Amino acid sequence: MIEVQDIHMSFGDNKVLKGISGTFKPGLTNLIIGGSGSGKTTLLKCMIGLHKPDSGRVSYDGRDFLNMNFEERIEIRKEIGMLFQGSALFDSMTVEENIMFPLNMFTDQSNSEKRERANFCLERVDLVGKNKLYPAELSGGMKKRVGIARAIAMNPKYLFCDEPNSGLDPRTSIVIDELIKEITEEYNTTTIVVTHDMNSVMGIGDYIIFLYEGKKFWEGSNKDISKTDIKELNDFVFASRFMKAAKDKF
Ligand SMILES: Nc1ncnc2c1ncn2[C@@H]1O[C@H](COP(=O)(O)OP(=O)(O)OP(=O)(O)O)[C@@H](O)[C@H]1O
Repeated sequence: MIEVQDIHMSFGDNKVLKGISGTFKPGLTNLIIGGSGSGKTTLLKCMIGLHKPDSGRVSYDGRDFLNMNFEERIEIRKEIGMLFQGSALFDSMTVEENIMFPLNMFTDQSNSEKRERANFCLERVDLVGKNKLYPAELSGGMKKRVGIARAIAMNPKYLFCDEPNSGLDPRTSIVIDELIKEITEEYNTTTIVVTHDMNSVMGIGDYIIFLYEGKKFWEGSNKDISKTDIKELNDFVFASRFMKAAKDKF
């Protein structure tokens, strides 16, 4: 479980996060949603230590992340899998080398153990036999799957996904979403997904926090979201005329 409490963060005079709190539970796909510039990525970066918030608390299963020393943070980092926007694979490395990268960094496993783990992860994301391909030889959806395989290589307790659907067609997006949800349930990971993809919200949003102008404006599940009357949330989620009409039929 990851808890954030009263997170404040500014860039100069720009107050980006104004007291965000939330509890992200294991086995659930937890979504952070909101319009462009609402502070989603900034919150995610505060949670994984890429930004230092001005105040507030982030805890990983009760462990106070922001007040840890360097070594303690490394231990938490080993428990975190990260799927970056755009996949962020190393172009000069093969698929297998990309997946083995965190194992090389954080473990002293033998080459055959690392290869075995890479094969296991590749199988999990349905890419058996693609070990020796380079990222340039993969489609966007395959790159994301390799990104997921790398993110789960260390068997993480916590999985962060930053806009996992960016650049994918709607069908491939759903496949990636389903994979994230399956892995979350299978390994009981605490999964946090930053997204503004409507299909993700409705498809995998077990717990959702909606950020608006730096505040948590709403929280709930995908089932609750269709019933809400909050204008700001409706304008965001059901932005198109088609979605508005669909909502009325729910
Ligand atoms: N490193 C930075 N330095 C200065 N300002 C920043 C920095 N990172 C983000 N901001 C500002 O913080 C605000 C929120 O940005 P953030 O990237 O968190 O939004 P977002 O909700 O993730 O947006 P998007 O959906 O477009 O990615 C914006 O006004 C942005 O300009």
